[in-house]
Amino acid sequence: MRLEKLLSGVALTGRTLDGDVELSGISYDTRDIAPGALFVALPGYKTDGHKFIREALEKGAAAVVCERAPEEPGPWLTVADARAALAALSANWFGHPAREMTVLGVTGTNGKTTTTYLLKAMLEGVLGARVGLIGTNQNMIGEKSLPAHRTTPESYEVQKLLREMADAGCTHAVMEVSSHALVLHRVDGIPFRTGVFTNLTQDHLDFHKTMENYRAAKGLLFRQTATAVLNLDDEAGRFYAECVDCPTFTYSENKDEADLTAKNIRLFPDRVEFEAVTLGAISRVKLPIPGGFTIYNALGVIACGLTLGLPLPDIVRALGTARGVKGRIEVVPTPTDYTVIIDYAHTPDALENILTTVRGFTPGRVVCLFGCGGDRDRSKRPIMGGIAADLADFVVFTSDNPRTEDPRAILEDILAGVGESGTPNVVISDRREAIRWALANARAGDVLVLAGKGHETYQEIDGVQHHLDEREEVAAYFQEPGNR
Ligand SMILES: CC(=O)N[C@H]1[C@@H](OP(=O)(O)OP(=O)(O)OC[C@H]2O[C@@H](n3ccc(=O)[nH]c3=O)[C@H](O)[C@@H]2O)O[C@H](CO)[C@@H](O)[C@@H]1O[C@H](C)C(=O)N[C@@H](C)C(=O)N[C@H](CCC(=O)O)C(=O)O
Ligand SMILES: Nc1ncnc2c1ncn2[C@@H]1O[C@H](COP(=O)(O)OP(=O)(O)OP(=O)(O)O)[C@@H](O)[C@H]1O
Ligand SMILES: N[C@H](CCC[C@H](N)C(=O)O)C(=O)O
Ligand SMILES: [Mg+2]
Repeated sequence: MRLEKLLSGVALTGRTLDGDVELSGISYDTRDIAPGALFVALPGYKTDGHKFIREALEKGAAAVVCERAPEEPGPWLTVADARAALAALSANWFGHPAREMTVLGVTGTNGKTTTTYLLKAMLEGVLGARVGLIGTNQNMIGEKSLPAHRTTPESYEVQKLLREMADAGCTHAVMEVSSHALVLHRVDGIPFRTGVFTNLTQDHLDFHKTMENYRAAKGLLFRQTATAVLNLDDEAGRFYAECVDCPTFTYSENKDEADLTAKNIRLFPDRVEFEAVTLGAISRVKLPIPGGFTIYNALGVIACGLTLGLPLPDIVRALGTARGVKGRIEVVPTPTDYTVIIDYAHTPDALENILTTVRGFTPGRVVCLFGCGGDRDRSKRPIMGGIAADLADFVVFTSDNPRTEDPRAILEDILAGVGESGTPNVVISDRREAIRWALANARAGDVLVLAGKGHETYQEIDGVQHHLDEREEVAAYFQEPGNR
């Protein structure tokens, strides 16, 4: 593509590159750059893309977009914000694929992945539509699955995925929009038909520093949505309802002023049931996923469907056959008299929700096995320690993804929140060993919750990903003679 075409709509603050030039692509990482590409230097948290400009040129970059041009002469194009520029350039490169589809965005601390899967199931069920998906577990082009490395990829990858979806005949795309993505301009320029807000509770304070900043970050989504679907039972949802510029559609379990409410809620070990009540319509919902929080995810999905003009009875019928999501309250098959559940709870609110939900159908003890991720919000660790000790009958404290931190130091942070609860517990840093210990010591009627890693099939230690799939660990344990 010609440079001038690629720069359409990108506000330059300066340029030393005169004239047009043909570009072979765009790259924001010199470890993966082709000759003839436009290199975009991003300011970073670990290093700074500006330090790699020379390397980019050595590898054949034809031009460089940056916030500060090097002093020597070169093919420089300067911009005020390189990440915003990368998003605009990428949308130009891929021909604005979002304009060819109905794009739905989901933000909130918990429930994004679950909500996007349910939205996809709803759109497929009601409209027979081909639906793309971008999120934590995987990216999907209709039925085709592509690996995901983050919840919301960098803008270049987002635009690339959207292009693949549009070309494959997807009429709709649903995507998780993380707070990091909103602050770092990963979804800039995408016209979301509807944005869904699930909830806001503590997480990611390492990045956002305060809850106010975190709330503001998530609120950025509604600057680019035609309609905002908001949870009125959440304080931040009420905050957005007061200040967003676009039309809103609200949901609540019981606030009559909401546009959608849930009546006669019934919770079962394998499903939830309730009546969805909206202006002029009421339908009984049966969703085969358990958990009090599932009511909220269902309400967000139904509300979103209603903003698209889908009939309530059709939405409800589609949700009746929806399946659960890998690693989200997933029951692992075991040949024994206790139950093992894998769940992605890695925030205080999610841990509280999953343990409370499980308590509702556990005849024996609720046993919680969990740890906290390294290089992430440290302040949530003692809170999660306290929640586990308060809500479980037995806790196995272990590691999640230590990343570059010392697992023992993370465990110390967690244990600092346990206080004097007296809840029996054991500390086993090695997660594989901890799982085996928990399986060996579980009793009839217990429910063992393996929390935090959900769908993940690896454990990241010292920057290296080691294979660890909790389903395989459980299966391997029961294959050993005598372990039944
Ligand atoms: C905090 C954060 O989001 N960081 C993202 C950010 O990294 P950074 O700014 O630190 O980048 P950096 O390492 O300093 O490098 C700066 C620039 O130099 C480039 N570079 C670097 C080295 C080199 O040799 N050559 C080179 O060109 C890099 O590609 C980058 O463009 O920009 C990078 C490029 O896009 C991302 O990979 C990186 O995500 C890291 C891996 C990450 O862990 N992000 C997590 C926290 C995240 O985004 N999580 C959210 C929320 C999860 C959820 O709640 O679901 C998510 O959406 O996944
Ligand atoms: N609506 C909800 N409210 C509170 N907790 C929830 C809700 N939905 C799911 N959870 C809990 O949060 C965990 C993560 O759910 P899910 O993966 O859907 O959220 P997410 O927002 O995509 O998370 P991430 O930010 O890590 O991608 C689940 O395993 C469950 O324990
Ligand atoms: N999207 C979340 C995932 C956390 C998963 C958990 N297993 C951990 O490593 O803390 C994050 O980046 O904070
Ligand atoms: Mg997710």
